Amino acid sequence: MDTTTSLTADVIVLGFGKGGKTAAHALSNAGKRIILIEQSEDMYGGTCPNVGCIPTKMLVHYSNSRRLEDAAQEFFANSIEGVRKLTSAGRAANFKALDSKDLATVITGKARFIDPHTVAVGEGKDTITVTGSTILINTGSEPIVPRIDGIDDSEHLVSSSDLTRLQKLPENLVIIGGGYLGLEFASIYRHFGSEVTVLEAADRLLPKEDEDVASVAAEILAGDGITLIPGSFATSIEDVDGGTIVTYMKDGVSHTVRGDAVLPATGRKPATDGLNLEAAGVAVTPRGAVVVDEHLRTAQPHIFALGDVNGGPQFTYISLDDARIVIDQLLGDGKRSVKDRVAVPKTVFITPPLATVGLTEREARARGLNIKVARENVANIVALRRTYTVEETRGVMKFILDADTDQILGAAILSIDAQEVINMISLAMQQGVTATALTNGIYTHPSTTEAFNEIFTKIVS
Ligand SMILES: Cc1cc2nc3c(=O)[nH]c(=O)nc-3n(C[C@H](O)[C@H](O)[C@H](O)COP(=O)(O)OP(=O)(O)OC[C@H]3O[C@@H](n4cnc5c(N)ncnc54)[C@H](O)[C@@H]3O)c2cc1C
Ligand SMILES: NC(=O)c1ccc[n+]([C@@H]2O[C@H](COP(=O)([O-])OP(=O)(O)OC[C@H]3O[C@@H](n4cnc5c(N)ncnc54)[C@H](O)[C@@H]3O)[C@@H](O)[C@H]2O)c1
Repeated sequence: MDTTTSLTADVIVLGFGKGGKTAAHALSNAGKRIILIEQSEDMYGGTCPNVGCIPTKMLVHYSNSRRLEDAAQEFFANSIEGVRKLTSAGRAANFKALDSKDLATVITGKARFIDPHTVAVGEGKDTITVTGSTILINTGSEPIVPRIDGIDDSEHLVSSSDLTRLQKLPENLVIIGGGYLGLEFASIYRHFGSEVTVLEAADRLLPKEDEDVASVAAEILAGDGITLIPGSFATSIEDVDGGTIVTYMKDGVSHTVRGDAVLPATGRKPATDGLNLEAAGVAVTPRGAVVVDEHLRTAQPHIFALGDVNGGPQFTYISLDDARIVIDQLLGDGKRSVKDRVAVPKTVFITPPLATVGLTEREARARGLNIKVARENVANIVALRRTYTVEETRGVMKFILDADTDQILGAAILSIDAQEVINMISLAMQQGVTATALTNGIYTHPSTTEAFNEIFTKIVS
Protein backbone atom coordinates (compact mmCIF):
# COMPACT_ATOMS: atom_id res chain seq x y z
CA MET A 1 0.00 0.00 0.00
CA ASP A 2 1.24 3.50 -0.85
CA THR A 3 2.06 5.76 2.05
CA THR A 4 2.53 9.45 1.70
CA THR A 5 4.16 12.09 3.84
CA SER A 6 1.90 14.99 4.74
CA LEU A 7 3.31 18.35 5.73
CA THR A 8 1.79 21.68 6.56
CA ALA A 9 3.07 25.23 6.14
CA ASP A 10 1.82 28.78 6.46
CA VAL A 11 3.14 29.54 2.99
CA ILE A 12 3.98 27.14 0.16
CA VAL A 13 6.21 28.53 -2.60
CA LEU A 14 6.27 26.70 -5.93
CA GLY A 15 9.57 27.40 -7.72
CA PHE A 16 12.85 28.90 -6.49
CA GLY A 17 12.77 32.05 -8.65
CA LYS A 18 13.64 35.59 -7.64
CA GLY A 19 10.11 36.45 -6.53
CA GLY A 20 9.48 33.22 -4.64
CA LYS A 21 12.76 33.16 -2.76
CA THR A 22 12.56 36.86 -1.86
CA ALA A 23 9.06 36.41 -0.48
CA ALA A 24 10.09 33.17 1.28
CA HIS A 25 12.91 34.94 3.13
CA ALA A 26 10.76 37.90 4.17
CA LEU A 27 7.82 35.75 5.28
CA SER A 28 9.99 33.33 7.21
CA ASN A 29 11.75 36.26 8.91
CA ALA A 30 8.27 37.42 9.92
CA GLY A 31 7.58 34.09 11.64
CA LYS A 32 5.75 32.18 8.90
CA ARG A 33 6.48 28.50 8.33
CA ILE A 34 7.62 28.18 4.68
CA ILE A 35 7.97 25.18 2.38
CA LEU A 36 9.53 25.98 -0.99
CA ILE A 37 9.32 23.32 -3.70
CA GLU A 38 11.84 23.42 -6.56
CA GLN A 39 11.74 20.82 -9.32
CA SER A 40 15.48 20.59 -9.95
CA GLU A 41 18.55 20.59 -7.74
CA ASP A 42 20.31 22.36 -10.62
CA MET A 43 17.94 25.32 -10.27
CA TYR A 44 18.12 26.42 -6.62
CA GLY A 45 17.90 30.20 -6.97
CA GLY A 46 15.94 29.98 -10.24
CA THR A 47 16.69 30.82 -13.87
CA CYS A 48 18.65 34.04 -13.39
CA PRO A 49 21.65 32.81 -11.37
CA ASN A 50 21.78 29.33 -12.95
CA VAL A 51 21.04 29.60 -16.68
CA GLY A 52 19.91 33.20 -17.26
CA CYS A 53 21.23 36.66 -16.43
CA ILE A 54 24.30 35.75 -14.41
CA PRO A 55 25.97 33.10 -16.62
CA THR A 56 25.15 35.07 -19.79
CA LYS A 57 26.57 38.31 -18.44
CA MET A 58 29.69 36.46 -17.29
CA LEU A 59 29.97 35.10 -20.84
CA VAL A 60 29.63 38.67 -22.19
CA HIS A 61 32.55 39.61 -19.95
CA TYR A 62 34.69 36.61 -20.90
CA SER A 63 33.99 36.83 -24.63
CA ASN A 64 34.91 40.52 -24.66
CA SER A 65 38.17 39.74 -22.83
CA ARG A 66 39.37 37.34 -25.53
CA ARG A 67 42.59 38.45 -27.17
CA LEU A 68 43.52 37.60 -30.76
CA GLU A 69 46.30 35.28 -29.57
CA ASP A 70 43.92 33.21 -27.38
CA ALA A 71 43.07 29.83 -28.90
CA ALA A 72 39.30 30.04 -29.39
CA GLN A 73 38.30 26.57 -28.16
CA GLU A 74 40.55 26.58 -25.10
CA PHE A 75 39.52 30.11 -24.15
CA PHE A 76 35.86 29.15 -24.51
CA ALA A 77 36.23 25.99 -22.37
CA ASN A 78 37.97 28.00 -19.63
CA SER A 79 35.18 30.59 -19.76
CA ILE A 80 32.49 27.93 -19.40
CA GLU A 81 34.41 26.55 -16.42
CA GLY A 82 34.41 30.03 -14.87
CA VAL A 83 30.64 30.18 -15.35
CA ARG A 84 30.23 26.72 -13.84
CA LYS A 85 32.13 27.74 -10.72
CA LEU A 86 30.12 30.93 -10.26
CA THR A 87 26.73 29.29 -10.86
CA SER A 88 27.42 26.28 -8.64
CA ALA A 89 28.55 28.55 -5.80
CA GLY A 90 25.44 30.70 -6.27
CA ARG A 91 23.20 27.64 -6.29
CA ALA A 92 24.66 26.26 -3.06
CA ALA A 93 24.43 29.69 -1.40
CA ASN A 94 20.80 30.09 -2.46
CA PHE A 95 19.87 26.68 -1.06
CA LYS A 96 21.69 27.16 2.22
CA ALA A 97 20.41 30.69 2.81
CA LEU A 98 16.82 29.46 2.75
CA ASP A 99 16.95 25.84 3.91
CA SER A 100 19.10 26.68 6.94
CA LYS A 101 16.41 28.99 8.32
CA ASP A 102 14.51 27.47 11.26
CA LEU A 103 11.16 28.19 9.66
CA ALA A 104 11.99 27.27 6.04
CA THR A 105 12.40 23.97 4.21
CA VAL A 106 13.29 23.33 0.58
CA ILE A 107 11.81 20.22 -1.04
CA THR A 108 13.20 19.09 -4.39
CA GLY A 109 10.60 17.78 -6.85
CA LYS A 110 7.97 18.85 -9.37
CA ALA A 111 4.90 20.29 -7.67
CA ARG A 112 1.27 19.90 -8.77
CA PHE A 113 -1.97 21.03 -7.16
CA ILE A 114 -4.28 18.47 -5.57
CA ASP A 115 -6.81 21.01 -4.34
CA PRO A 116 -6.77 24.77 -3.68
CA HIS A 117 -4.77 24.37 -0.46
CA THR A 118 -2.67 21.28 -1.22
CA VAL A 119 0.18 20.46 -3.54
CA ALA A 120 1.89 17.14 -4.13
CA VAL A 121 5.45 16.23 -5.04
CA GLY A 122 6.58 12.82 -6.26
CA GLU A 123 4.66 9.67 -7.09
CA GLY A 124 3.39 6.55 -5.30
CA LYS A 125 5.00 5.81 -1.96
CA ASP A 126 7.37 8.73 -2.37
CA THR A 127 4.59 11.29 -2.63
CA ILE A 128 4.81 14.25 -0.28
CA THR A 129 1.70 16.37 0.14
CA VAL A 130 1.94 19.86 1.54
CA THR A 131 -1.05 21.83 2.78
CA GLY A 132 -0.80 25.56 3.30
CA SER A 133 -2.89 28.62 4.01
CA THR A 134 -1.11 30.71 1.35
CA ILE A 135 0.46 29.52 -1.91
CA LEU A 136 2.85 31.47 -4.14
CA ILE A 137 3.27 30.23 -7.71
CA ASN A 138 6.73 31.23 -9.00
CA THR A 139 7.47 28.62 -11.66
CA GLY A 140 8.99 30.97 -14.25
CA SER A 141 8.90 30.46 -17.99
CA GLU A 142 10.23 28.06 -20.61
CA PRO A 143 11.36 28.47 -24.22
CA ILE A 144 8.77 28.52 -26.99
CA VAL A 145 10.05 26.10 -29.62
CA PRO A 146 8.86 27.36 -33.02
CA ARG A 147 7.01 24.94 -35.28
CA ILE A 148 9.59 24.19 -37.95
CA ASP A 149 9.75 20.92 -39.92
CA GLY A 150 12.43 18.63 -38.53
CA ILE A 151 13.11 20.70 -35.40
CA ASP A 152 12.21 17.85 -33.03
CA ASP A 153 14.56 15.43 -34.80
CA SER A 154 17.67 17.61 -35.01
CA GLU A 155 20.59 16.64 -32.82
CA HIS A 156 22.05 20.09 -33.24
CA LEU A 157 19.32 22.02 -31.47
CA VAL A 158 20.61 23.87 -28.40
CA SER A 159 18.72 25.76 -25.71
CA SER A 160 19.85 28.98 -24.04
CA SER A 161 20.73 26.88 -20.99
CA ASP A 162 22.92 24.62 -23.17
CA LEU A 163 24.77 27.68 -24.45
CA THR A 164 25.83 28.54 -20.90
CA ARG A 165 27.32 25.06 -20.43
CA LEU A 166 28.57 23.83 -23.84
CA GLN A 167 32.00 22.22 -23.83
CA LYS A 168 32.75 22.81 -27.51
CA LEU A 169 32.56 26.17 -29.23
CA PRO A 170 30.22 25.84 -32.25
CA GLU A 171 31.83 26.79 -35.55
CA ASN A 172 28.52 27.98 -36.99
CA LEU A 173 25.74 29.03 -34.65
CA VAL A 174 22.34 29.71 -36.23
CA ILE A 175 19.93 31.65 -34.01
CA ILE A 176 16.22 31.74 -34.83
CA GLY A 177 14.86 34.97 -33.31
CA GLY A 178 16.66 38.28 -32.85
CA GLY A 179 15.18 39.40 -29.51
CA TYR A 180 16.95 39.79 -26.17
CA LEU A 181 18.14 36.26 -25.95
CA GLY A 182 19.05 35.81 -29.61
CA LEU A 183 21.07 39.03 -29.85
CA GLU A 184 22.89 38.49 -26.55
CA PHE A 185 24.02 34.99 -27.54
CA ALA A 186 24.86 36.21 -31.07
CA SER A 187 27.16 38.85 -29.61
CA ILE A 188 28.69 36.48 -27.03
CA TYR A 189 29.39 33.61 -29.41
CA ARG A 190 30.67 35.90 -32.16
CA HIS A 191 33.19 37.36 -29.72
CA PHE A 192 34.25 33.84 -28.71
CA GLY A 193 34.93 33.15 -32.40
CA SER A 194 31.85 31.37 -33.82
CA GLU A 195 30.32 32.33 -37.15
CA VAL A 196 26.82 33.50 -36.19
CA THR A 197 23.67 33.92 -38.28
CA VAL A 198 20.50 35.45 -36.82
CA LEU A 199 17.18 34.74 -38.58
CA GLU A 200 14.63 37.32 -37.40
CA ALA A 201 11.01 37.28 -38.55
CA ALA A 202 10.42 41.04 -38.18
CA ASP A 203 11.42 43.20 -41.14
CA ARG A 204 14.13 44.87 -39.09
CA LEU A 205 16.11 44.16 -35.96
CA LEU A 206 14.73 45.43 -32.63
CA PRO A 207 11.38 46.41 -34.15
CA LYS A 208 10.11 47.93 -30.88
CA GLU A 209 12.94 50.47 -30.82
CA ASP A 210 13.17 53.57 -33.01
CA GLU A 211 14.64 52.86 -36.41
CA ASP A 212 17.60 55.27 -35.93
CA VAL A 213 18.65 53.47 -32.72
CA ALA A 214 17.99 49.95 -34.03
CA SER A 215 20.01 50.63 -37.16
CA VAL A 216 23.09 51.65 -35.13
CA ALA A 217 22.76 48.44 -33.09
CA ALA A 218 22.42 46.41 -36.30
CA GLU A 219 25.52 48.12 -37.79
CA ILE A 220 27.55 47.31 -34.68
CA LEU A 221 26.49 43.65 -34.68
CA ALA A 222 27.08 43.32 -38.43
CA GLY A 223 30.40 45.14 -38.03
CA ASP A 224 31.44 42.48 -35.52
CA GLY A 225 30.78 39.88 -38.22
CA ILE A 226 27.31 38.64 -37.26
CA THR A 227 25.09 37.83 -40.24
CA LEU A 228 21.69 39.39 -39.53
CA ILE A 229 18.80 38.32 -41.75
CA PRO A 230 15.61 40.24 -40.89
CA GLY A 231 12.33 39.31 -42.59
CA SER A 232 13.29 35.63 -42.58
CA PHE A 233 11.21 32.62 -41.54
CA ALA A 234 12.84 29.27 -40.84
CA THR A 235 10.83 26.54 -42.57
CA SER A 236 12.82 23.36 -42.00
CA ILE A 237 15.83 21.89 -40.24
CA GLU A 238 17.56 18.80 -41.54
CA ASP A 239 20.62 17.15 -40.05
CA VAL A 240 23.41 16.29 -42.45
CA ASP A 241 26.85 14.87 -41.80
CA GLY A 242 28.40 16.91 -38.97
CA GLY A 243 25.83 19.65 -38.96
CA THR A 244 22.36 20.76 -39.86
CA ILE A 245 20.85 22.76 -42.69
CA VAL A 246 18.30 25.41 -41.78
CA THR A 247 16.07 26.40 -44.68
CA TYR A 248 14.38 29.79 -44.46
CA MET A 249 12.19 32.02 -46.61
CA LYS A 250 13.02 35.66 -47.22
CA ASP A 251 11.10 37.84 -49.67
CA GLY A 252 9.40 34.73 -51.05
CA VAL A 253 12.70 33.03 -51.88
CA SER A 254 14.03 29.93 -50.14
CA HIS A 255 17.61 30.03 -48.75
CA THR A 256 19.71 27.75 -46.56
CA VAL A 257 22.29 28.25 -43.85
CA ARG A 258 24.43 25.54 -42.31
CA GLY A 259 25.09 25.31 -38.61
CA ASP A 260 26.54 22.90 -36.09
CA ALA A 261 24.28 24.44 -33.42
CA VAL A 262 20.82 25.98 -33.76
CA LEU A 263 19.28 28.08 -30.99
CA PRO A 264 15.54 28.75 -31.10
CA ALA A 265 15.18 32.15 -29.37
CA THR A 266 11.61 33.02 -30.26
CA GLY A 267 10.30 33.92 -26.82
CA ARG A 268 9.47 32.19 -23.57
CA LYS A 269 6.05 31.11 -22.24
CA PRO A 270 4.85 30.88 -18.63
CA ALA A 271 5.68 27.49 -17.09
CA THR A 272 2.26 26.24 -16.03
CA ASP A 273 2.10 22.85 -17.75
CA GLY A 274 1.80 20.06 -15.22
CA LEU A 275 0.87 22.33 -12.29
CA ASN A 276 -2.72 21.03 -12.48
CA LEU A 277 -4.06 24.53 -11.88
CA GLU A 278 -7.62 23.37 -12.54
CA ALA A 279 -7.51 21.47 -9.23
CA ALA A 280 -6.67 24.76 -7.53
CA GLY A 281 -9.41 26.69 -9.30
CA VAL A 282 -6.79 29.01 -10.83
CA ALA A 283 -7.31 30.28 -14.39
CA VAL A 284 -4.70 30.73 -17.11
CA THR A 285 -4.71 32.95 -20.20
CA PRO A 286 -4.61 31.39 -23.69
CA ARG A 287 -0.80 31.80 -23.50
CA GLY A 288 -0.69 29.80 -20.27
CA ALA A 289 -0.04 32.72 -17.90
CA VAL A 290 -1.65 32.57 -14.47
CA VAL A 291 -4.40 35.19 -14.34
CA VAL A 292 -3.78 37.67 -11.51
CA ASP A 293 -5.07 41.06 -10.39
CA GLU A 294 -2.92 44.15 -9.79
CA HIS A 295 -1.91 42.71 -6.39
CA LEU A 296 -0.93 39.41 -8.03
CA ARG A 297 -3.79 37.47 -6.45
CA THR A 298 -5.42 34.76 -8.54
CA ALA A 299 -9.16 34.07 -8.44
CA GLN A 300 -8.35 32.15 -5.25
CA PRO A 301 -7.45 34.98 -2.85
CA HIS A 302 -4.88 32.86 -0.98
CA ILE A 303 -2.98 31.93 -4.18
CA PHE A 304 -0.60 34.46 -5.77
CA ALA A 305 1.56 34.25 -8.92
CA LEU A 306 4.91 36.05 -9.15
CA GLY A 307 7.46 36.50 -11.92
CA ASP A 308 7.41 35.24 -15.51
CA VAL A 309 4.56 32.82 -14.77
CA ASN A 310 2.00 35.65 -14.42
CA GLY A 311 2.62 36.84 -17.98
CA GLY A 312 4.22 40.19 -17.02
CA PRO A 313 7.53 41.49 -18.37
CA GLN A 314 10.16 38.75 -18.16
CA PHE A 315 12.91 40.33 -16.10
CA THR A 316 14.45 39.38 -12.77
CA TYR A 317 13.80 42.81 -11.31
CA ILE A 318 10.09 42.54 -12.19
CA SER A 319 9.94 39.21 -10.36
CA LEU A 320 11.63 40.97 -7.42
CA ASP A 321 9.08 43.77 -7.53
CA ASP A 322 6.30 41.16 -7.70
CA ALA A 323 7.68 39.79 -4.42
CA ARG A 324 7.44 43.26 -2.86
CA ILE A 325 3.76 43.43 -3.85
CA VAL A 326 3.00 40.00 -2.38
CA ILE A 327 4.94 40.72 0.81
CA ASP A 328 2.96 43.96 1.14
CA GLN A 329 -0.27 41.99 0.74
CA LEU A 330 0.71 39.47 3.40
CA LEU A 331 2.62 41.62 5.88
CA GLY A 332 2.02 45.26 4.95
CA ASP A 333 -0.83 47.62 4.22
CA GLY A 334 -1.66 45.95 0.90
CA LYS A 335 -1.47 49.09 -1.22
CA ARG A 336 1.49 48.29 -3.44
CA SER A 337 0.46 47.25 -6.96
CA VAL A 338 1.84 46.56 -10.42
CA LYS A 339 0.22 49.85 -11.43
CA ASP A 340 2.81 51.72 -9.32
CA ARG A 341 5.55 50.88 -11.80
CA VAL A 342 6.79 53.77 -13.89
CA ALA A 343 9.85 54.12 -16.11
CA VAL A 344 10.96 50.49 -15.85
CA PRO A 345 14.34 50.23 -17.62
CA LYS A 346 15.55 47.37 -19.83
CA THR A 347 18.93 46.36 -21.18
CA VAL A 348 19.89 44.01 -23.97
CA PHE A 349 23.47 43.04 -23.22
CA ILE A 350 25.00 43.18 -26.66
CA THR A 351 28.40 44.90 -26.88
CA PRO A 352 28.09 47.77 -26.17
CA PRO A 353 24.74 47.28 -24.37
CA LEU A 354 21.48 48.89 -25.45
CA ALA A 355 19.37 50.16 -22.54
CA THR A 356 15.98 51.78 -22.90
CA VAL A 357 13.30 53.32 -20.72
CA GLY A 358 9.97 55.04 -21.28
CA LEU A 359 8.61 56.05 -24.65
CA THR A 360 10.28 55.75 -28.03
CA GLU A 361 9.99 58.71 -30.40
CA ARG A 362 7.53 56.72 -32.48
CA GLU A 363 5.33 56.04 -29.45
CA ALA A 364 5.47 59.65 -28.26
CA ARG A 365 4.51 60.99 -31.70
CA ALA A 366 1.72 58.40 -32.03
CA ARG A 367 0.31 59.81 -28.77
CA GLY A 368 0.39 63.31 -30.22
CA LEU A 369 2.75 64.59 -27.53
CA ASN A 370 4.63 67.86 -27.95
CA ILE A 371 8.21 66.56 -27.88
CA LYS A 372 11.81 67.48 -28.57
CA VAL A 373 14.30 64.80 -29.55
CA ALA A 374 17.97 64.90 -28.58
CA ARG A 375 20.27 62.43 -30.30
CA GLU A 376 23.99 62.04 -30.87
CA ASN A 377 26.42 59.31 -31.74
CA VAL A 378 28.54 58.39 -28.72
CA ALA A 379 31.78 59.17 -30.56
CA ASN A 380 30.63 62.78 -31.08
CA ILE A 381 29.72 63.57 -27.48
CA VAL A 382 32.71 65.63 -26.42
CA ALA A 383 31.85 65.41 -22.72
CA LEU A 384 31.97 61.64 -22.97
CA ARG A 385 35.70 60.94 -22.85
CA ARG A 386 35.31 57.68 -20.92
CA THR A 387 34.41 55.85 -24.14
CA TYR A 388 37.81 56.84 -25.56
CA THR A 389 39.67 55.68 -22.46
CA VAL A 390 38.22 52.19 -22.82
CA GLU A 391 38.41 52.21 -26.63
CA GLU A 392 34.70 51.65 -27.21
CA THR A 393 33.21 54.69 -28.91
CA ARG A 394 30.45 52.91 -30.81
CA GLY A 395 26.81 53.67 -30.13
CA VAL A 396 24.20 56.38 -29.90
CA MET A 397 22.21 58.19 -27.21
CA LYS A 398 18.67 59.41 -27.77
CA PHE A 399 16.27 61.23 -25.47
CA ILE A 400 12.60 62.06 -25.93
CA LEU A 401 11.77 65.22 -23.98
CA ASP A 402 8.48 66.89 -23.18
CA ALA A 403 8.82 70.23 -25.02
CA ASP A 404 6.55 71.98 -22.50
CA THR A 405 7.89 70.67 -19.19
CA ASP A 406 11.49 69.64 -20.06
CA GLN A 407 10.81 66.24 -18.45
CA ILE A 408 12.29 63.09 -19.90
CA LEU A 409 9.69 60.85 -21.55
CA GLY A 410 12.03 58.18 -22.83
CA ALA A 411 15.62 57.28 -23.60
CA ALA A 412 17.67 54.80 -25.58
CA ILE A 413 21.34 54.49 -24.62
CA LEU A 414 23.52 52.30 -26.83
CA SER A 415 26.88 52.70 -25.17
CA ILE A 416 29.31 51.28 -22.67
CA ASP A 417 27.78 51.48 -19.19
CA ALA A 418 24.26 51.81 -20.63
CA GLN A 419 22.95 49.29 -18.08
CA GLU A 420 24.06 51.66 -15.30
CA VAL A 421 23.21 55.03 -16.83
CA ILE A 422 19.66 53.94 -17.68
CA ASN A 423 18.90 53.42 -13.98
CA MET A 424 19.75 57.06 -13.30
CA ILE A 425 17.51 58.18 -16.16
CA SER A 426 14.72 55.99 -14.82
CA LEU A 427 15.10 57.63 -11.40
CA ALA A 428 15.11 61.10 -13.00
CA MET A 429 11.87 60.22 -14.81
CA GLN A 430 10.26 58.90 -11.63
CA GLN A 431 11.28 61.98 -9.65
CA GLY A 432 10.49 64.53 -12.37
CA VAL A 433 14.11 65.69 -12.72
CA THR A 434 14.30 67.85 -15.86
CA ALA A 435 16.76 67.63 -18.74
CA THR A 436 18.10 71.05 -17.71
CA ALA A 437 18.80 69.79 -14.19
CA LEU A 438 20.65 66.80 -15.63
CA THR A 439 22.62 69.11 -17.95
CA ASN A 440 23.68 71.19 -14.95
CA GLY A 441 24.65 68.20 -12.81
CA ILE A 442 28.19 67.67 -11.53
CA TYR A 443 29.41 64.19 -12.44
CA THR A 444 32.62 62.25 -11.86
CA HIS A 445 35.15 62.33 -14.66
CA PRO A 446 35.67 60.39 -16.79
CA SER A 447 32.25 58.74 -16.60
CA THR A 448 29.47 57.89 -19.01
CA THR A 449 27.03 59.97 -16.94
CA GLU A 450 28.93 63.06 -18.10
CA ALA A 451 27.12 62.71 -21.41
CA PHE A 452 24.20 64.40 -19.61
CA ASN A 453 26.22 67.65 -19.57
CA GLU A 454 25.97 67.76 -23.36
CA ILE A 455 23.39 65.40 -24.86
CA PHE A 456 20.32 67.57 -24.18
CA THR A 457 21.80 70.36 -26.31
CA LYS A 458 21.83 68.02 -29.32
CA ILE A 459 18.24 68.60 -30.36
CA VAL A 460 17.57 67.03 -33.76
CA SER A 461 13.81 67.55 -34.01
C1 LIG B 1 19.37 33.24 -21.12
C2 LIG B 1 18.58 34.24 -20.32
C3 LIG B 1 19.16 35.45 -19.97
C4 LIG B 1 18.44 36.38 -19.23
N1 LIG B 1 19.04 37.54 -18.89
C5 LIG B 1 18.38 38.42 -18.11
C6 LIG B 1 19.02 39.59 -17.66
O1 LIG B 1 20.16 39.87 -18.00
N2 LIG B 1 18.33 40.44 -16.86
C7 LIG B 1 17.05 40.17 -16.47
O2 LIG B 1 16.47 40.95 -15.70
N3 LIG B 1 16.41 39.05 -16.89
C8 LIG B 1 17.06 38.18 -17.70
N4 LIG B 1 16.43 37.04 -18.08
C9 LIG B 1 15.05 36.80 -17.65
C10 LIG B 1 15.05 36.33 -16.19
O3 LIG B 1 15.95 35.26 -16.04
C11 LIG B 1 13.66 35.88 -15.80
O4 LIG B 1 12.73 36.91 -16.07
C12 LIG B 1 13.61 35.57 -14.30
O5 LIG B 1 14.61 34.65 -13.95
C13 LIG B 1 12.24 35.01 -13.94
O6 LIG B 1 12.24 34.72 -12.58
P1 LIG B 1 11.00 34.02 -11.90
O7 LIG B 1 11.03 34.45 -10.49
O8 LIG B 1 9.77 34.26 -12.67
O9 LIG B 1 11.27 32.47 -12.00
P2 LIG B 1 12.53 31.58 -12.34
O10 LIG B 1 13.79 32.18 -11.88
O11 LIG B 1 12.43 31.17 -13.76
O12 LIG B 1 12.29 30.33 -11.40
C14 LIG B 1 11.25 29.43 -11.59
C15 LIG B 1 11.66 28.13 -10.93
O13 LIG B 1 10.54 27.27 -10.85
C16 LIG B 1 10.96 25.95 -11.06
N5 LIG B 1 9.77 25.19 -11.45
C17 LIG B 1 9.07 25.24 -12.62
N6 LIG B 1 7.99 24.43 -12.57
C18 LIG B 1 8.01 23.84 -11.34
C19 LIG B 1 7.16 22.92 -10.68
N7 LIG B 1 6.06 22.42 -11.27
N8 LIG B 1 7.49 22.54 -9.43
C20 LIG B 1 8.59 23.04 -8.80
N9 LIG B 1 9.43 23.91 -9.39
C21 LIG B 1 9.13 24.32 -10.63
C22 LIG B 1 12.03 26.08 -12.12
O14 LIG B 1 12.91 24.97 -12.13
C23 LIG B 1 12.72 27.37 -11.70
O15 LIG B 1 13.83 27.16 -10.87
C24 LIG B 1 17.11 36.09 -18.83
C25 LIG B 1 16.53 34.86 -19.17
C26 LIG B 1 17.25 33.95 -19.90
C27 LIG B 1 16.62 32.62 -20.25
N1 LIG C 1 18.98 41.27 -20.75
C1 LIG C 1 17.77 40.84 -20.41
O1 LIG C 1 17.10 41.48 -19.61
C2 LIG C 1 17.23 39.57 -20.99
C3 LIG C 1 18.08 38.69 -21.68
C4 LIG C 1 17.54 37.53 -22.22
C5 LIG C 1 16.19 37.27 -22.07
N2 LIG C 1 15.41 38.15 -21.39
C6 LIG C 1 13.96 37.94 -21.23
O2 LIG C 1 13.60 36.71 -21.81
C7 LIG C 1 12.55 36.93 -22.75
C8 LIG C 1 12.64 35.92 -23.85
O3 LIG C 1 13.71 36.25 -24.74
P1 LIG C 1 13.60 35.98 -26.29
O4 LIG C 1 14.70 36.70 -26.95
O5 LIG C 1 13.46 34.52 -26.51
O6 LIG C 1 12.19 36.62 -26.67
P2 LIG C 1 11.83 38.03 -27.31
O7 LIG C 1 10.37 38.10 -27.28
O8 LIG C 1 12.62 39.11 -26.70
O9 LIG C 1 12.34 37.93 -28.82
C9 LIG C 1 11.88 36.92 -29.69
C10 LIG C 1 12.24 37.35 -31.10
O10 LIG C 1 12.01 36.24 -31.96
C11 LIG C 1 11.36 36.71 -33.12
N3 LIG C 1 10.61 35.56 -33.65
C12 LIG C 1 9.49 34.99 -33.14
N4 LIG C 1 9.14 33.91 -33.88
C13 LIG C 1 10.08 33.79 -34.84
C14 LIG C 1 10.30 32.86 -35.89
N5 LIG C 1 9.49 31.82 -36.08
N6 LIG C 1 11.37 33.05 -36.70
C15 LIG C 1 12.22 34.08 -36.50
N7 LIG C 1 12.06 34.99 -35.52
C16 LIG C 1 11.02 34.84 -34.69
C17 LIG C 1 10.51 37.87 -32.66
O11 LIG C 1 10.19 38.74 -33.73
C18 LIG C 1 11.41 38.52 -31.62
O12 LIG C 1 12.26 39.47 -32.18
C19 LIG C 1 12.77 38.37 -23.22
O13 LIG C 1 11.60 38.94 -23.72
C20 LIG C 1 13.25 39.05 -21.98
O14 LIG C 1 12.14 39.51 -21.23
C21 LIG C 1 15.91 39.30 -20.84
